[in-house]
Amino acid sequence: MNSENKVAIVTGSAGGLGKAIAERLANDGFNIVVQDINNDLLLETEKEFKEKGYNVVSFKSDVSKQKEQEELVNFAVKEFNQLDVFVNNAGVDAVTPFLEIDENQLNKLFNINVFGTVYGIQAAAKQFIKQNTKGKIINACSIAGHESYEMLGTYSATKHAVRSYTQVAAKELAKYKINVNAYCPGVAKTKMWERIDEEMVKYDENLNPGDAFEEFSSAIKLGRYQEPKDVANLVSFLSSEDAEYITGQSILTDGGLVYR
Ligand SMILES: NC(=O)C1=CN([C@@H]2O[C@H](COP(=O)(O)OP(=O)(O)OC[C@H]3O[C@@H](n4cnc5c(N)ncnc54)[C@H](O)[C@@H]3O)[C@@H](O)[C@H]2O)C=CC1
Ligand SMILES: CC(=O)C(C)=O
Repeated sequence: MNSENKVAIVTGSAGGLGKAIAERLANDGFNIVVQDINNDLLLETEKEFKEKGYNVVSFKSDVSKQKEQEELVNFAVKEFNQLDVFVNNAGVDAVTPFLEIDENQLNKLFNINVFGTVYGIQAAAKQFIKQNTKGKIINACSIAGHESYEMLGTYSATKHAVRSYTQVAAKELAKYKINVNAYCPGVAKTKMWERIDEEMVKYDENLNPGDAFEEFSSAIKLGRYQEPKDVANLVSFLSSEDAEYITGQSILTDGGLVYR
């Protein structure tokens, strides 16, 4: 394995936090595989990254399919010969009162946020074991993985599950020198928060567009909402040798919102 040419996969990286993470890891010197289910946006991002001089390839797939997570890892290895970091970033939200949670919502959120993460951990870990190298797996958790939010019941439950799988995978994979951690962002203005705000406003006649986002953000002690680069900074650290002695942790990066 070539330690000069480390390789990272970032799922859900056509936009939002995933894109910022992929860009940061590219600047850290990684060869990058950007992955997403949204092919148009994915190709745009790949083009933009290539123009910036990053060593990047793209792979369109659905993280909720076990076979496609395996194919993603195989693709990365075919392109770049090895894998060093796998970031399970892709995720989806849903906003409803508890009494309106239905089968579709449960299936969609658990399939993508939880099953997708499990399949990603498995595919990456099997490759690290085959390579006989150390490896880093980094999962997208959330403040909602530490605290359960009204109207975000299913989403919060999926992120609690991600935290649990992060712990158990870290315990079981430690013998292979595989670190498994998670990042827990707070309130970042991506497409996800645009959707959450839009939905919350629909359910509360006292809210105007932007109010739900402002209400969540106003509790942030450092006095500003999160930028994608804040999240990318943490993932960069967790991907580095400096994080070698950290495993099983779901680390909050939220400007001072949830204290654990
Ligand atoms: N934005 C925020 O404030 C926070 C976000 N997070 C988590 O961070 C991660 C990224 O969030 P954002 O960038 O804000 O979301 P986003 O909605 O802006 O971007 C998510 C990306 O994942 C892709 N995606 C969705 N389903 C997929 C699937 N089945 N397979 C592959 N790709 C798929 C989307 O096409 C999109 O490009 C998510 O896991 C989210 O739950 C956690 C805490 C706060
Ligand atoms: C989007 C998210 O993760 C929240 C509201 O915690």
